[in-house]
Amino acid sequence: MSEYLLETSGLGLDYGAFSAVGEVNLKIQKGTIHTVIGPNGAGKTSLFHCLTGERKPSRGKIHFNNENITYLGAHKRVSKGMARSFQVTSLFQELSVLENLRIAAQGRDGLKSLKFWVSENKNHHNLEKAHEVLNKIQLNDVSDRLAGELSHGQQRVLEVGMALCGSPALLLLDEPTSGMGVDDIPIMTGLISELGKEHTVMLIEHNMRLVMSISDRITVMHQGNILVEGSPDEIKGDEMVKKAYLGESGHE
Ligand SMILES: Nc1ncnc2c1ncn2[C@@H]1O[C@H](COP(=O)(O)OP(=O)(O)OP(=O)(O)O)[C@@H](O)[C@H]1O
Repeated sequence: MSEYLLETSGLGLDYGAFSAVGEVNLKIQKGTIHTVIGPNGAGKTSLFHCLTGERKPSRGKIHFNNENITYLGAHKRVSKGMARSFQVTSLFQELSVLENLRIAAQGRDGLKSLKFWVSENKNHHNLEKAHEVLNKIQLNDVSDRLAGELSHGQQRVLEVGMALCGSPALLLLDEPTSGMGVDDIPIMTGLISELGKEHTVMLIEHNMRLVMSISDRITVMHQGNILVEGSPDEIKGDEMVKKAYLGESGHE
């Protein structure tokens, strides 16, 4: 039995003749916040898409909970305990915050969730889950507001909440702070840090202050491969990392 919740070996993704992800061996230990960073175009999102099942890898393997999931579809991965944050565009803008969470909780039941005649018992259970997550993401004050009326930062927090409704073993977050105002970033930082106490989190993020303050482990990607991996302190002082980021600007 592996001590790792997620493990890739020689994982790669090509777009035609171009190799966006070379041969990546990534190991994510249970109970950690593991962040993947790297300059623009390093292959982070492409790697993420292979992990979530949105893209079929060109080579290599992915094991989750000791099971080979390389060719499993995205929905099946969710039912195995992997969840990714939703995008703002996938929120139900015309429904309240609580309703969005309830529907996400209902989504745990797979295709059955499409039925409108959810039993009273199940409905109660889903509502309970929605309230539990609402507390966690601290949107109680706006639970009755329409999702479309929330600030962008609050919408991003709600997306994370929707992923949490499935009680995932692994939460995958792709740039959760993108588009967020500086005032909202500490809220997201606190939320992910809090979630890290109960979940294993894999994060792709550009905001270095957030990354350095909450990550247990950091993998740095460069040109489709892993350049270096270590604790935040190790990464901060690494010369190769500094070099890879040279010429990069606009990211803290
Ligand atoms: N659908 C695609 N077809 C062809 N090339 C692609 C496609 N998607 C991404 N790429 C290229 O693959 C490389 C890696 O892109 P990717 O988005 O994975 O990098 P990234 O590290 O997530 O970058 P960023 O930090 O800017 O989001 C880039 O050179 C990009 O231009």
